[in-house]
Amino acid sequence: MDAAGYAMLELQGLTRRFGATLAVDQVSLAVPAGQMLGIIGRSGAGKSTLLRLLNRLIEPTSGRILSEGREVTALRGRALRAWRRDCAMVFQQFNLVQRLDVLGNVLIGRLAHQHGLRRALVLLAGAFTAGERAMALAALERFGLLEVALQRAETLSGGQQQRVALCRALLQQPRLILADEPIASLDPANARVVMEALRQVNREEGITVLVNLHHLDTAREYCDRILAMQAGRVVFDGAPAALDAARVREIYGISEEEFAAEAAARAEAGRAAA
Ligand SMILES: Nc1ncnc2c1ncn2[C@@H]1O[C@H](COP(=O)(O)OP(=O)(O)OP(=O)(O)O)[C@@H](O)[C@H]1O
Repeated sequence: MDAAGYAMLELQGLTRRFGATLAVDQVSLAVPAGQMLGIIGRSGAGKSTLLRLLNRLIEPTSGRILSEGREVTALRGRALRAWRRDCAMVFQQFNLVQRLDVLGNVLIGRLAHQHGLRRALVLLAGAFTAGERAMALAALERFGLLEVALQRAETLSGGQQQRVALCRALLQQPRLILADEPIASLDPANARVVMEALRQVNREEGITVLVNLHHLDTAREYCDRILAMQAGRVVFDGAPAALDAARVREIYGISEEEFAAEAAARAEAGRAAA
């Protein structure tokens, strides 16, 4: 909560229906600024839909989202653009421009701050300022990517590409990072590097992070709090240590090993698709 008692995010009865499917069902919770919140669940639980509702990529069927007391679900026009700039997204498949160099990909994060003629100029002529370039280079250096700054994104490993995507997110100067299965396409070593980078950003900049994860172990290791979803509903919301093997079985009706095996199979499918 901030000094006025407001949460960074407050969800009130947030619901999204797709036809007969309740993808997100009456979700109510508050997220304090600076928290690293892991969201877990089996396939189809509603994790992606929840993140997409938060940055208004999709609209709720009912319910509200507030940020520091302001109703996000009511924002329009310039205020909505500003909110989207506050929420940087990180995706499973990195979403880099493969033929563009790494530096160019990171600078794309600055476009969220350009409007009108200036944005057109930047888009057409790549007319970023020296300050913006310095910012991008500093972000790349921070995550060990300076030496690949001028390489095309397509020449990088998955783990490097996801760190580039994180640098791009940082150039947006967000207050919130919404990461949708950011490590699902990575091998365990790269997954670790990316999770460390996310946590570093969370701890050092105080950026609130909401991260969808398949692996319980990862959520336990890196997150301050875990939300478990099942059929659109939040079925557990608490400290990582409280989500023990018995609780997992109670929630999902499968053992923690079966949950991990399912997660591993999805990770394998994610890598094959990458
Ligand atoms: N655009 C859409 N149109 C129709 N149904 C959708 C749409 N997006 C999501 N759904 C449905 O909503 C439910 C929740 O999907 P969502 O992608 O949010 O789950 P998830 O927990 O992120 O799953 P996964 O881990 O497999 O990505 C699923 O039943 C899905 O089929």
